[in-house]
Amino acid sequence: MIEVNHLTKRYRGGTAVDDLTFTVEPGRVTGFLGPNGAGKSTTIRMVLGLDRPTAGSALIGGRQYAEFKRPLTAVGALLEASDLHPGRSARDHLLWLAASNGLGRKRVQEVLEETGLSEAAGKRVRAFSLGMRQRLGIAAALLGDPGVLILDEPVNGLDPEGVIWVRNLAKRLAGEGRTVLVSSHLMAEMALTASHLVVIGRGRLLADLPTEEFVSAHSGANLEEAFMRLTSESVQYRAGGAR
Ligand SMILES: Nc1ncnc2c1ncn2[C@@H]1O[C@H](COP(=O)(O)OP(=O)(O)OP(=O)(O)O)[C@@H](O)[C@H]1O
Repeated sequence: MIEVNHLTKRYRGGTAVDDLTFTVEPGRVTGFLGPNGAGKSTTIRMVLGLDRPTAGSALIGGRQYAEFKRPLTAVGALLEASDLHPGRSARDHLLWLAASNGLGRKRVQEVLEETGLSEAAGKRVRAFSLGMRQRLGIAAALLGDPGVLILDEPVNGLDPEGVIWVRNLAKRLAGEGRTVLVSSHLMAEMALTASHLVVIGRGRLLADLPTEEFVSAHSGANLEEAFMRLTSESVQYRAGGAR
């Protein structure tokens, strides 16, 4: 479970995350939605201990990320700007991660197969397409067989087959009882992937509801439009505020 409690991040130029409270439950895919700049990545970075909150807290299974001795076995994350060494092969990247978390070589082979990268494993990451990099990021997230997975914009750069692959993977992982948080700015994709939605705009919580409720409230209407309406209202509201 991920618990975000009154989480706030202020920068000199404004507020990226504004008193955000929500819980991500295990056993289902939760879509984390918001337009560009809504604060999704900043929230995720704070959950992963990569950014320090100005106020509030973000806990994984009741603990702060930094408290985990072998973090990959607790939480797997794909971040938008994945930190990949361009001169290293995909296999070496994963072997290095595995070694630093006390995991064996066998697991590296398994995640390479699971993400369809076995054949490309010896290639340098420099030669990888964006879609292959996303797959490698997902392989890294899966490496420690964690109970919690956080995927930030995982379908970026993927072809239609890849998009469906991510969708099914997220559902399968949730079906195994894991906590799965998937961020996206694409409402229609999330409607197909997530059974629960957390929607934010300008760092604030706009909705926290089952996907079915959002969809039925807008049945017949274009989901993207309904999402745009929900989030653009927040932009107007905040435009007059103290941002
Ligand atoms: N290091 C920083 N310094 C100042 N402002 C920042 C910093 N990081 C993020 N921001 C600002 O915080 C806001 C939220 O950004 P964030 O990247 O979290 O949004 P997002 O929802 O992930 O959007 P995207 O889909 O574009 O990544 C933006 O206005 C951004 O400019």
